[in-house]
Amino acid sequence: MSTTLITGGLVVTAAEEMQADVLIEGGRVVAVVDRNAAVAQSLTADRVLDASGLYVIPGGVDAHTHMDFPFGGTFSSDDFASGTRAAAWGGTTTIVDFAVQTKGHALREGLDTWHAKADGQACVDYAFHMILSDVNEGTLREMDGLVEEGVTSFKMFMAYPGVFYSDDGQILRAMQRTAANGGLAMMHAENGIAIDVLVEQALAAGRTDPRHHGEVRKVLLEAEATHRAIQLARVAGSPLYVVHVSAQEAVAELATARGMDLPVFGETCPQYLYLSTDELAEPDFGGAKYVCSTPLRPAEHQAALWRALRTDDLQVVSTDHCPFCFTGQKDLGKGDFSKIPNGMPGVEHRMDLLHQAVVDGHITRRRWIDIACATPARMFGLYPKKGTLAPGADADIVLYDPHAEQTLSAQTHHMNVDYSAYEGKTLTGRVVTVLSRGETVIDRRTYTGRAGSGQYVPRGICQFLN
Ligand SMILES: NC(=O)NCCC(=O)O
Ligand SMILES: [Zn+2]
Ligand SMILES: [Zn+2]
Repeated sequence: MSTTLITGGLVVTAAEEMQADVLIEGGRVVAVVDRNAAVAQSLTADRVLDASGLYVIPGGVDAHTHMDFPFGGTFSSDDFASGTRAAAWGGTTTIVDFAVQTKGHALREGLDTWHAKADGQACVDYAFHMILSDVNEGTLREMDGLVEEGVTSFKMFMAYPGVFYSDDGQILRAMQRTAANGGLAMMHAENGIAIDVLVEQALAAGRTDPRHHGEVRKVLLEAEATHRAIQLARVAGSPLYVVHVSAQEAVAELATARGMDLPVFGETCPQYLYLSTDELAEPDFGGAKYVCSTPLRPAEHQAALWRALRTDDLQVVSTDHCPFCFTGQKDLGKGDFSKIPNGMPGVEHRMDLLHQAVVDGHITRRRWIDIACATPARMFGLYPKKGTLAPGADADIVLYDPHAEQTLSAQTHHMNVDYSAYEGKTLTGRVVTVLSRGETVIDRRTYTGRAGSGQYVPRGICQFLN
Protein backbone atom coordinates (compact mmCIF):
# COMPACT_ATOMS: atom_id res chain seq x y z
CA MET A 1 0.00 0.00 0.00
CA SER A 2 1.37 3.42 -0.91
CA THR A 3 2.13 5.89 1.86
CA THR A 4 2.00 9.68 2.06
CA LEU A 5 3.54 11.93 4.68
CA ILE A 6 2.29 15.48 5.25
CA THR A 7 5.03 17.44 6.98
CA GLY A 8 5.57 20.90 8.39
CA GLY A 9 1.96 22.01 8.93
CA LEU A 10 -0.18 22.99 11.89
CA VAL A 11 -2.73 20.21 12.43
CA VAL A 12 -6.06 21.63 13.56
CA THR A 13 -8.93 19.43 14.71
CA ALA A 14 -11.98 20.28 16.82
CA ALA A 15 -10.10 18.97 19.85
CA GLU A 16 -6.54 20.25 19.45
CA GLU A 17 -3.91 22.13 17.48
CA MET A 18 -0.36 20.86 17.14
CA GLN A 19 2.70 21.08 14.99
CA ALA A 20 2.52 17.54 13.70
CA ASP A 21 3.17 15.30 10.71
CA VAL A 22 0.44 13.07 9.31
CA LEU A 23 1.19 9.62 7.91
CA ILE A 24 -1.30 8.08 5.49
CA GLU A 25 -1.41 4.50 4.29
CA GLY A 26 -4.00 2.93 2.02
CA GLY A 27 -6.41 5.85 2.21
CA ARG A 28 -6.40 6.08 6.00
CA VAL A 29 -4.54 8.15 8.54
CA VAL A 30 -2.18 5.83 10.40
CA ALA A 31 -0.35 8.34 12.60
CA VAL A 32 -0.43 11.98 13.68
CA VAL A 33 2.99 12.59 15.20
CA ASP A 34 4.03 15.61 17.26
CA ARG A 35 6.93 17.16 15.39
CA ASN A 36 8.95 17.42 18.58
CA ALA A 37 8.72 13.69 19.24
CA ALA A 38 11.85 11.71 18.37
CA VAL A 39 9.88 9.34 16.16
CA ALA A 40 8.85 12.23 13.86
CA GLN A 41 12.43 12.36 12.51
CA SER A 42 12.30 8.75 11.32
CA LEU A 43 8.96 8.86 9.44
CA THR A 44 9.28 8.01 5.74
CA ALA A 45 6.76 7.58 2.91
CA ASP A 46 6.48 7.08 -0.85
CA ARG A 47 5.28 10.65 -1.22
CA VAL A 48 5.90 13.70 0.96
CA LEU A 49 3.65 16.79 0.93
CA ASP A 50 5.22 19.92 2.35
CA ALA A 51 2.63 21.80 4.41
CA SER A 52 4.99 24.43 5.83
CA GLY A 53 3.02 27.56 6.67
CA LEU A 54 -0.28 25.76 6.10
CA TYR A 55 -3.01 24.33 8.27
CA VAL A 56 -3.63 20.59 7.95
CA ILE A 57 -7.33 20.08 8.66
CA PRO A 58 -9.96 17.36 8.21
CA GLY A 59 -11.97 17.58 5.00
CA GLY A 60 -15.22 19.45 5.44
CA VAL A 61 -18.50 17.60 6.02
CA ASP A 62 -21.43 19.45 4.43
CA ALA A 63 -24.52 17.81 5.90
CA HIS A 64 -27.08 19.65 3.76
CA THR A 65 -26.88 19.68 -0.04
CA HIS A 66 -29.41 19.30 -2.86
CA MET A 67 -27.82 18.02 -6.07
CA ASP A 68 -30.15 17.66 -9.06
CA PHE A 69 -33.05 18.49 -6.76
CA PRO A 70 -36.58 19.05 -8.15
CA PHE A 71 -38.13 22.36 -7.11
CA GLY A 72 -40.67 24.70 -8.68
CA GLY A 73 -40.75 22.93 -12.03
CA THR A 74 -36.98 22.75 -12.49
CA PHE A 75 -33.93 20.99 -11.01
CA SER A 76 -31.03 22.47 -9.07
CA SER A 77 -28.24 23.18 -11.53
CA ASP A 78 -25.44 21.16 -9.92
CA ASP A 79 -25.50 17.39 -10.30
CA PHE A 80 -23.31 15.02 -8.30
CA ALA A 81 -20.40 15.44 -10.75
CA SER A 82 -20.29 19.24 -10.82
CA GLY A 83 -21.46 19.69 -7.22
CA THR A 84 -18.91 17.38 -5.62
CA ARG A 85 -16.14 18.85 -7.79
CA ALA A 86 -17.04 22.30 -6.49
CA ALA A 87 -17.17 20.87 -2.97
CA ALA A 88 -13.64 19.49 -3.41
CA TRP A 89 -12.38 22.87 -4.63
CA GLY A 90 -13.68 24.34 -1.40
CA GLY A 91 -12.20 21.69 0.91
CA THR A 92 -15.36 19.68 1.51
CA THR A 93 -14.77 15.96 1.15
CA THR A 94 -18.12 14.56 2.32
CA ILE A 95 -21.61 15.71 1.48
CA VAL A 96 -24.89 14.42 2.87
CA ASP A 97 -27.50 14.98 0.17
CA PHE A 98 -31.28 14.67 0.43
CA ALA A 99 -32.94 11.80 -1.41
CA VAL A 100 -36.58 12.69 -2.11
CA GLN A 101 -39.69 10.60 -1.61
CA THR A 102 -42.21 11.63 -4.26
CA LYS A 103 -45.86 11.74 -3.15
CA GLY A 104 -47.56 8.40 -3.73
CA HIS A 105 -44.25 6.57 -4.01
CA ALA A 106 -42.13 4.49 -1.66
CA LEU A 107 -39.02 5.71 0.14
CA ARG A 108 -37.12 2.91 -1.62
CA GLU A 109 -37.93 4.38 -5.01
CA GLY A 110 -36.64 7.81 -3.98
CA LEU A 111 -33.49 6.35 -2.49
CA ASP A 112 -32.81 4.25 -5.61
CA THR A 113 -33.23 7.37 -7.74
CA TRP A 114 -30.64 9.24 -5.63
CA HIS A 115 -28.20 6.33 -5.77
CA ALA A 116 -28.57 6.35 -9.56
CA LYS A 117 -27.92 10.12 -9.69
CA ALA A 118 -24.73 9.81 -7.63
CA ASP A 119 -23.33 6.44 -8.69
CA GLY A 120 -20.13 6.88 -10.72
CA GLN A 121 -20.44 10.69 -10.64
CA ALA A 122 -19.14 11.97 -7.33
CA CYS A 123 -15.47 12.81 -6.82
CA VAL A 124 -15.74 12.98 -3.01
CA ASP A 125 -17.69 10.76 -0.63
CA TYR A 126 -21.40 11.16 -0.09
CA ALA A 127 -24.25 9.89 2.06
CA PHE A 128 -28.00 10.42 2.08
CA HIS A 129 -30.77 11.74 4.27
CA MET A 130 -34.34 10.95 3.20
CA ILE A 131 -37.02 13.60 2.61
CA LEU A 132 -40.46 12.37 3.69
CA SER A 133 -43.16 13.89 1.47
CA ASP A 134 -45.86 11.32 2.10
CA VAL A 135 -45.97 9.94 5.65
CA ASN A 136 -48.31 6.93 5.61
CA GLU A 137 -48.24 3.40 7.03
CA GLY A 138 -45.91 2.17 4.29
CA THR A 139 -43.53 5.09 4.73
CA LEU A 140 -43.39 4.53 8.48
CA ARG A 141 -42.57 0.83 8.03
CA GLU A 142 -39.85 1.61 5.48
CA MET A 143 -38.10 4.07 7.81
CA ASP A 144 -36.84 1.25 10.05
CA GLY A 145 -35.17 -0.50 7.12
CA LEU A 146 -33.51 2.71 5.96
CA VAL A 147 -31.99 3.29 9.41
CA GLU A 148 -30.62 -0.28 9.29
CA GLU A 149 -28.96 0.35 5.92
CA GLY A 150 -27.38 3.70 6.85
CA VAL A 151 -29.93 6.36 5.93
CA THR A 152 -30.50 7.42 9.50
CA SER A 153 -32.11 10.87 9.23
CA PHE A 154 -35.45 12.00 7.82
CA LYS A 155 -36.32 15.54 6.81
CA MET A 156 -39.88 16.77 7.05
CA PHE A 157 -41.33 20.10 6.00
CA MET A 158 -43.76 22.27 7.92
CA ALA A 159 -43.45 24.50 4.83
CA TYR A 160 -44.43 24.08 1.16
CA PRO A 161 -48.08 22.87 1.44
CA GLY A 162 -49.00 20.60 -1.45
CA VAL A 163 -45.37 19.77 -2.22
CA PHE A 164 -43.18 18.45 0.61
CA TYR A 165 -45.47 19.50 3.49
CA SER A 166 -46.36 17.14 6.35
CA ASP A 167 -49.12 17.99 8.82
CA ASP A 168 -48.61 17.75 12.58
CA GLY A 169 -50.16 14.26 12.74
CA GLN A 170 -47.80 12.97 10.07
CA ILE A 171 -44.87 14.62 11.78
CA LEU A 172 -45.80 13.11 15.14
CA ARG A 173 -46.10 9.63 13.64
CA ALA A 174 -42.74 9.88 11.88
CA MET A 175 -41.14 11.17 15.09
CA GLN A 176 -42.59 8.25 17.04
CA ARG A 177 -40.83 6.06 14.51
CA THR A 178 -37.46 7.83 14.86
CA ALA A 179 -37.86 7.64 18.64
CA ALA A 180 -38.10 3.86 18.29
CA ASN A 181 -35.62 3.12 15.50
CA GLY A 182 -32.72 5.44 16.42
CA GLY A 183 -33.22 7.80 13.48
CA LEU A 184 -32.94 11.58 13.65
CA ALA A 185 -35.94 13.75 12.71
CA MET A 186 -34.88 16.81 10.70
CA MET A 187 -37.25 19.73 10.34
CA HIS A 188 -37.77 22.60 7.91
CA ALA A 189 -39.48 24.74 10.51
CA GLU A 190 -41.72 27.40 8.95
CA ASN A 191 -45.51 27.60 9.23
CA GLY A 192 -46.23 27.01 5.55
CA ILE A 193 -50.02 27.20 5.87
CA ALA A 194 -49.89 30.70 7.34
CA ILE A 195 -47.15 31.75 4.89
CA ASP A 196 -49.34 30.73 1.94
CA VAL A 197 -52.10 33.05 3.17
CA LEU A 198 -49.61 35.94 3.31
CA VAL A 199 -48.25 35.02 -0.14
CA GLU A 200 -51.74 35.13 -1.61
CA GLN A 201 -52.45 38.50 0.02
CA ALA A 202 -49.11 39.97 -1.11
CA LEU A 203 -49.61 38.91 -4.72
CA ALA A 204 -53.21 40.18 -4.72
CA ALA A 205 -51.91 43.56 -3.55
CA GLY A 206 -49.33 43.65 -6.36
CA ARG A 207 -46.33 42.96 -4.11
CA THR A 208 -44.62 40.58 -6.53
CA ASP A 209 -40.89 41.40 -6.20
CA PRO A 210 -38.34 38.98 -4.68
CA ARG A 211 -38.06 41.07 -1.50
CA HIS A 212 -41.64 40.11 -0.61
CA HIS A 213 -40.46 36.50 -0.29
CA GLY A 214 -38.64 37.66 2.83
CA GLU A 215 -41.56 39.73 4.07
CA VAL A 216 -44.21 36.99 4.00
CA ARG A 217 -41.95 34.33 5.53
CA LYS A 218 -42.08 35.99 8.90
CA VAL A 219 -39.62 35.50 11.72
CA LEU A 220 -42.54 34.63 14.02
CA LEU A 221 -43.63 31.86 11.66
CA GLU A 222 -40.15 30.32 11.81
CA ALA A 223 -40.11 30.66 15.60
CA GLU A 224 -43.64 29.22 15.96
CA ALA A 225 -42.81 26.21 13.78
CA THR A 226 -39.52 25.64 15.62
CA HIS A 227 -41.40 25.68 18.94
CA ARG A 228 -44.05 23.29 17.58
CA ALA A 229 -41.45 20.92 16.15
CA ILE A 230 -39.73 20.80 19.54
CA GLN A 231 -42.98 20.05 21.38
CA LEU A 232 -43.92 17.33 18.88
CA ALA A 233 -40.47 15.77 19.29
CA ARG A 234 -40.88 15.88 23.09
CA VAL A 235 -44.26 14.17 22.87
CA ALA A 236 -42.79 11.49 20.60
CA GLY A 237 -39.55 11.16 22.57
CA SER A 238 -37.56 11.77 19.39
CA PRO A 239 -34.34 13.68 18.80
CA LEU A 240 -34.75 16.69 16.52
CA TYR A 241 -32.39 18.59 14.22
CA VAL A 242 -33.74 21.89 12.88
CA VAL A 243 -32.23 22.78 9.49
CA HIS A 244 -31.31 26.20 8.08
CA VAL A 245 -32.16 28.26 11.17
CA SER A 246 -32.14 31.96 10.26
CA ALA A 247 -34.12 33.90 12.89
CA GLN A 248 -32.96 35.00 16.31
CA GLU A 249 -36.37 34.01 17.73
CA ALA A 250 -35.97 30.45 16.39
CA VAL A 251 -32.52 30.24 17.99
CA ALA A 252 -34.16 31.24 21.29
CA GLU A 253 -36.56 28.27 21.00
CA LEU A 254 -33.61 25.93 20.45
CA ALA A 255 -31.69 27.45 23.35
CA THR A 256 -34.66 26.96 25.68
CA ALA A 257 -35.00 23.32 24.63
CA ARG A 258 -31.29 22.65 25.01
CA GLY A 259 -31.38 24.33 28.41
CA MET A 260 -33.84 21.60 29.37
CA ASP A 261 -31.34 18.94 28.16
CA LEU A 262 -33.62 17.89 25.33
CA PRO A 263 -31.96 16.18 22.35
CA VAL A 264 -32.60 19.16 20.09
CA PHE A 265 -29.99 20.41 17.63
CA GLY A 266 -29.75 23.24 15.13
CA GLU A 267 -27.95 24.14 11.93
CA THR A 268 -27.44 27.47 10.23
CA CYS A 269 -25.87 28.30 6.87
CA PRO A 270 -23.30 30.87 5.64
CA GLN A 271 -25.96 32.84 3.76
CA TYR A 272 -27.72 33.69 7.05
CA LEU A 273 -24.40 34.68 8.63
CA TYR A 274 -23.22 36.93 5.81
CA LEU A 275 -26.24 38.05 3.74
CA SER A 276 -29.47 39.80 4.64
CA THR A 277 -32.74 41.27 3.36
CA ASP A 278 -30.57 44.00 1.80
CA GLU A 279 -29.57 41.48 -0.88
CA LEU A 280 -33.17 40.31 -1.32
CA ALA A 281 -34.06 43.93 -2.08
CA GLU A 282 -31.59 44.17 -5.00
CA PRO A 283 -33.38 45.98 -7.87
CA ASP A 284 -34.31 44.62 -11.31
CA PHE A 285 -35.26 41.20 -9.99
CA GLY A 286 -31.66 40.80 -8.68
CA GLY A 287 -33.08 39.76 -5.31
CA ALA A 288 -34.16 36.47 -6.89
CA LYS A 289 -30.54 35.27 -6.56
CA TYR A 290 -31.05 35.29 -2.79
CA VAL A 291 -34.46 33.63 -2.58
CA CYS A 292 -34.22 30.64 -0.29
CA SER A 293 -36.29 29.30 2.61
CA THR A 294 -36.04 30.00 5.42
CA PRO A 295 -35.39 33.47 3.95
CA LEU A 296 -32.52 35.86 4.50
CA ARG A 297 -33.29 38.03 7.54
CA PRO A 298 -32.50 41.64 8.51
CA ALA A 299 -28.80 41.91 9.34
CA GLU A 300 -29.41 42.20 13.09
CA HIS A 301 -30.17 38.45 13.25
CA GLN A 302 -26.58 37.63 12.32
CA ALA A 303 -25.14 38.51 15.72
CA ALA A 304 -27.53 36.07 17.37
CA LEU A 305 -26.51 33.30 14.97
CA TRP A 306 -22.78 33.88 15.59
CA ARG A 307 -23.42 33.93 19.33
CA ALA A 308 -25.37 30.67 19.14
CA LEU A 309 -22.50 29.04 17.25
CA ARG A 310 -20.17 30.07 20.07
CA THR A 311 -22.47 28.93 22.87
CA ASP A 312 -23.40 25.67 21.10
CA ASP A 313 -27.10 26.55 20.82
CA LEU A 314 -26.38 25.96 17.14
CA GLN A 315 -23.99 23.10 16.45
CA VAL A 316 -23.54 22.82 12.68
CA VAL A 317 -23.02 25.05 9.65
CA SER A 318 -24.10 23.42 6.39
CA THR A 319 -24.69 25.10 3.04
CA ASP A 320 -28.19 24.00 1.96
CA HIS A 321 -26.51 24.14 -1.46
CA CYS A 322 -29.42 24.29 -3.92
CA PRO A 323 -28.35 26.39 -6.92
CA PHE A 324 -30.63 27.69 -9.65
CA CYS A 325 -29.29 29.80 -12.51
CA PHE A 326 -30.44 33.41 -12.58
CA THR A 327 -31.18 33.14 -16.28
CA GLY A 328 -33.59 30.38 -17.15
CA GLN A 329 -34.42 29.23 -13.61
CA LYS A 330 -34.77 32.06 -11.08
CA ASP A 331 -36.64 34.03 -13.76
CA LEU A 332 -39.51 31.53 -13.60
CA GLY A 333 -40.67 33.83 -10.80
CA LYS A 334 -40.55 37.17 -12.65
CA GLY A 335 -43.76 38.95 -11.72
CA ASP A 336 -44.55 36.40 -8.96
CA PHE A 337 -41.93 35.87 -6.23
CA SER A 338 -43.67 32.67 -5.11
CA LYS A 339 -42.61 30.97 -8.35
CA ILE A 340 -38.88 31.68 -7.89
CA PRO A 341 -37.17 28.33 -7.24
CA ASN A 342 -35.99 28.40 -3.62
CA GLY A 343 -32.31 27.85 -2.98
CA MET A 344 -28.83 29.28 -3.23
CA PRO A 345 -25.40 28.05 -4.28
CA GLY A 346 -22.75 27.61 -1.59
CA VAL A 347 -21.08 24.20 -1.39
CA GLU A 348 -17.74 25.61 -2.59
CA HIS A 349 -17.43 28.45 -0.09
CA ARG A 350 -18.46 27.13 3.33
CA MET A 351 -14.98 26.29 4.63
CA ASP A 352 -13.59 29.64 3.44
CA LEU A 353 -16.47 31.74 4.77
CA LEU A 354 -16.12 30.06 8.14
CA HIS A 355 -12.37 30.58 8.11
CA GLN A 356 -13.11 34.25 7.51
CA ALA A 357 -15.19 34.09 10.69
CA VAL A 358 -12.02 32.99 12.50
CA VAL A 359 -10.14 35.93 10.98
CA ASP A 360 -12.98 38.28 11.99
CA GLY A 361 -13.02 36.92 15.55
CA HIS A 362 -16.50 35.36 15.53
CA ILE A 363 -15.22 31.84 16.31
CA THR A 364 -11.96 30.13 17.20
CA ARG A 365 -9.95 28.00 14.81
CA ARG A 366 -10.99 24.80 16.59
CA ARG A 367 -14.65 25.84 16.59
CA TRP A 368 -14.30 26.33 12.80
CA ILE A 369 -13.33 22.68 12.45
CA ASP A 370 -15.94 21.64 14.99
CA ILE A 371 -18.97 23.20 13.26
CA ALA A 372 -17.77 22.40 9.72
CA CYS A 373 -16.25 18.93 10.13
CA ALA A 374 -16.39 17.13 13.48
CA THR A 375 -19.90 17.91 14.71
CA PRO A 376 -21.70 17.29 11.40
CA ALA A 377 -19.83 13.97 11.23
CA ARG A 378 -20.94 13.07 14.77
CA MET A 379 -24.47 14.35 14.23
CA PHE A 380 -24.95 12.09 11.22
CA GLY A 381 -23.07 8.98 12.33
CA LEU A 382 -19.88 9.41 10.30
CA TYR A 383 -17.33 10.04 13.07
CA PRO A 384 -14.39 9.32 13.40
CA LYS A 385 -14.17 7.98 9.84
CA LYS A 386 -14.99 11.55 8.78
CA GLY A 387 -14.55 14.90 10.52
CA THR A 388 -11.20 14.46 12.25
CA LEU A 389 -7.54 13.57 11.76
CA ALA A 390 -6.66 10.57 13.91
CA PRO A 391 -5.34 7.06 13.35
CA GLY A 392 -8.05 5.06 11.58
CA ALA A 393 -9.84 8.07 10.07
CA ASP A 394 -10.24 8.32 6.32
CA ALA A 395 -7.43 10.41 4.87
CA ASP A 396 -9.80 13.23 3.86
CA ILE A 397 -7.39 16.08 4.42
CA VAL A 398 -7.13 19.73 3.41
CA LEU A 399 -3.92 21.73 3.27
CA TYR A 400 -5.15 25.26 3.93
CA ASP A 401 -3.31 28.56 3.47
CA PRO A 402 -4.63 30.90 6.18
CA HIS A 403 -2.95 33.96 4.67
CA ALA A 404 -3.89 33.70 0.96
CA GLU A 405 -6.36 36.30 -0.27
CA GLN A 406 -9.16 35.45 -2.70
CA THR A 407 -12.12 37.21 -4.28
CA LEU A 408 -15.30 35.20 -4.80
CA SER A 409 -16.87 35.46 -8.23
CA ALA A 410 -19.04 33.55 -10.71
CA GLN A 411 -16.14 33.99 -13.15
CA THR A 412 -13.89 31.79 -11.05
CA HIS A 413 -16.10 29.50 -8.97
CA HIS A 414 -16.66 25.88 -9.95
CA MET A 415 -20.34 25.50 -9.13
CA ASN A 416 -22.58 25.11 -12.17
CA VAL A 417 -24.50 28.32 -11.65
CA ASP A 418 -24.33 31.67 -13.45
CA TYR A 419 -23.99 33.96 -10.43
CA SER A 420 -22.22 34.14 -7.11
CA ALA A 421 -24.14 35.10 -3.99
CA TYR A 422 -20.86 36.63 -2.78
CA GLU A 423 -19.69 38.37 -5.99
CA GLY A 424 -16.62 40.50 -5.24
CA LYS A 425 -16.32 39.48 -1.59
CA THR A 426 -12.69 39.15 -0.53
CA LEU A 427 -11.65 36.46 1.92
CA THR A 428 -8.48 35.62 3.76
CA GLY A 429 -7.68 31.92 3.54
CA ARG A 430 -7.80 29.42 0.73
CA VAL A 431 -7.69 25.70 0.06
CA VAL A 432 -4.38 24.57 -1.45
CA THR A 433 -4.52 20.76 -1.68
CA VAL A 434 -7.28 18.26 -0.92
CA LEU A 435 -7.06 14.52 -0.36
CA SER A 436 -10.09 12.25 -0.47
CA ARG A 437 -9.26 8.89 1.17
CA GLY A 438 -5.61 9.60 0.39
CA GLU A 439 -6.19 10.40 -3.32
CA THR A 440 -5.31 13.94 -4.36
CA VAL A 441 -8.40 15.65 -5.78
CA ILE A 442 -7.02 19.21 -5.64
CA ASP A 443 -3.26 19.51 -6.08
CA ARG A 444 -1.93 23.00 -5.33
CA ARG A 445 -5.09 24.52 -6.88
CA THR A 446 -5.36 22.16 -9.83
CA TYR A 447 -8.25 19.72 -10.00
CA THR A 448 -6.93 16.16 -10.20
CA GLY A 449 -10.07 14.33 -9.05
CA ARG A 450 -12.20 11.92 -10.99
CA ALA A 451 -15.96 11.51 -11.24
CA GLY A 452 -16.72 8.14 -9.69
CA SER A 453 -13.87 8.08 -7.17
CA GLY A 454 -16.26 9.31 -4.45
CA GLN A 455 -17.90 6.50 -2.51
CA TYR A 456 -21.31 6.14 -0.93
CA VAL A 457 -20.97 6.06 2.86
CA PRO A 458 -23.70 4.34 4.90
CA ARG A 459 -24.11 6.16 8.20
CA GLY A 460 -24.58 5.17 11.82
CA ILE A 461 -27.05 6.86 14.12
CA CYS A 462 -26.57 10.31 15.64
CA GLN A 463 -23.59 10.15 18.01
CA PHE A 464 -24.95 12.80 20.38
CA LEU A 465 -27.62 10.44 21.71
CA ASN A 466 -26.97 8.16 24.68
N1 LIG B 1 -33.71 26.00 1.26
C1 LIG B 1 -34.15 26.23 0.05
O1 LIG B 1 -34.55 27.35 -0.22
N2 LIG B 1 -34.19 25.26 -0.89
C2 LIG B 1 -33.86 23.91 -0.72
C3 LIG B 1 -34.96 23.12 -0.10
C4 LIG B 1 -34.97 23.26 1.41
O2 LIG B 1 -33.99 22.94 2.04
O3 LIG B 1 -35.98 23.67 1.94
ZN1 LIG C 1 -35.69 23.19 3.95
ZN1 LIG D 1 -32.29 22.21 2.01
